Amino acid sequence: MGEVLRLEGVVIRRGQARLLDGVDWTVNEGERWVVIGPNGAGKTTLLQVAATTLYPTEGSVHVLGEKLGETDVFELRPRIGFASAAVAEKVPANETVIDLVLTASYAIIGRWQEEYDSSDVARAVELLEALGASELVRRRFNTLSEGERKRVQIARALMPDPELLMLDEPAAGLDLGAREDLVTRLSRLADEITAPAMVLVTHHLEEVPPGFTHAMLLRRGQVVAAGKVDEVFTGQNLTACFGLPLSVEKTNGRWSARALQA
Ligand SMILES: Nc1ncnc2c1ncn2[C@@H]1O[C@H](COP(=O)(O)OP(=O)(O)OP(=O)(O)O)[C@@H](O)[C@H]1O
Repeated sequence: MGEVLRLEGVVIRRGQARLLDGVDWTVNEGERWVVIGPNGAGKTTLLQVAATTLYPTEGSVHVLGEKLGETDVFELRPRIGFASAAVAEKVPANETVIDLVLTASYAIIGRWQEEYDSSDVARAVELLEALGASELVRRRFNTLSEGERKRVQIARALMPDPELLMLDEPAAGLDLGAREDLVTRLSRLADEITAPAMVLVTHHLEEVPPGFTHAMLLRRGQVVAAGKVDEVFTGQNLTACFGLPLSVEKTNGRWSARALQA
């Protein structure tokens, strides 16, 4: 299976702080990863490195076969789908949903004078439909609810038919129904053989879609555990990651964690 992402000894230093501290990580084609860790563990920093928007202070990063620092990242970025709150914040006030999805073909935000043909538009509409957002096509992005925004952002991330799809906290801010809907859609996507390699960041085991194959636990910039999801999601590993005694359960493919009573 081809390698999609490889980090070796990656350190990100800001002043005295080490946001990432010696991270080794390999993601292969067909794998669906979830990255979990407490606030400030370095999850978003890790995704920024993988999305080629942050360069390591030390160590090496290979993305889709190219080494960061030795390649043109502007050619690489359209091959990577990325949805995050930081991307959503950059959306211009009047941007329509259809334009927000279309502009992903050029890895830009904010439609200007680019040309799109009817097959681009058809693909954008198809992706919005697949995410249950077809009725939003003509709406302005900044008028959408949080749940609607998340679905539109995933459609945008999928638009360039990426080889790597990264989702930073896609379920944050969603109500229970919207979260369950999103988990189901992501689980379906994970099951598609043609879907890209996926990396999803979350704070909650309850948000891990069935079908995700691998997990990384991150604490203070360091990897606590990484590998097959069933081997990584143990009470012992989660306890070490979050720094409090936790028990872990799996029921019908869904995970949950809770604090152990003293
Ligand atoms: N420029 C900077 N200088 C110093 N520290 C920074 C800088 N940028 C980020 N940090 C710190 O790096 C740490 C990791 O941040 P990051 O956003 O990657 O964590 P996270 O795991 O995504 O957190 P959260 O779950 O709260 O979103 C945080 O403690 C943050 O305060």
